[in-house]
Amino acid sequence: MRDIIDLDRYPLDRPDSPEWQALVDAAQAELAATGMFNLPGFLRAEASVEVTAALAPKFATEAHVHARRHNIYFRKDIQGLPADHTALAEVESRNRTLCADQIGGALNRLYHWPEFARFLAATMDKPALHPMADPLAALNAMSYATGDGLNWHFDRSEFTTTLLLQAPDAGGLFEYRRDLRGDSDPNYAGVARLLRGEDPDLRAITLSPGTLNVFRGKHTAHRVTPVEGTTPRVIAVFSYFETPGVRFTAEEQRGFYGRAA
Ligand SMILES: O=C(O)CCC(=O)C(=O)O
Ligand SMILES: [Fe+2]
Repeated sequence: MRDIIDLDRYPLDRPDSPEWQALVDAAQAELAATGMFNLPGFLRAEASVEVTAALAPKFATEAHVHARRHNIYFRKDIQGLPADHTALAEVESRNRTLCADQIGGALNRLYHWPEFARFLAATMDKPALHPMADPLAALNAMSYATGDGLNWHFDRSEFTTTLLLQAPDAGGLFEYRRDLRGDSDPNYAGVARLLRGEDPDLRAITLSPGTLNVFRGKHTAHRVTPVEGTTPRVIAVFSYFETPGVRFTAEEQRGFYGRAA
């Protein structure tokens, strides 16, 4: 892993060492304070460039053009919510998406590296995390060209782990609103307020290439603003769950990836 990850700065290969524990503690503190944590320079600069170059022809020829109107839930209707409620307002997204069965190399190696899951589990205070059994959703790479974005949504998994591979010239900001909902409180009024552009607790970050970003995607509303300029924003998304064997439904697979597998 040393060839792609900066293990001197981030000693994921030495679980339970004092340095590893200090990193976990720092990540937990940042997560508690801001709803996310970032590890800048996690992926070595050369690796970011190499992985981006290897993915480019795949994005051009075999990626799913994920372009659709959707609501923040990525679900047609929500029980108990009238169809005309502002929380169900539709927004538009567009990017190119590659799935786990199309991504090999360093990203696949990292996804299946047990020490990566072990570290992430520790930061999230979980006994263990497991790769998904879904041949499409487990690992994704997205490319956002000019005008592309990923509009407001909540994720399926509690935590979301991303790794920026290439930054755009401008735009492509990651905007988020932490704790907008909870397991027992859907907070539809708060969701509607966010979608009306009236939430004062909205935050934005610009990621730099190589930065590992972890956030509470299930309860944090988030979006990627439209990319500007000619350099695509390229990012990898790793999905782990507390239980092994998790898969999307065939309907979810078709919605996100245009096919079922
Ligand atoms: O591109 C990003 O920064 C976020 C991606 C994301 O939110 C997702 O894949 O669910
Ligand atoms: Fe997301």
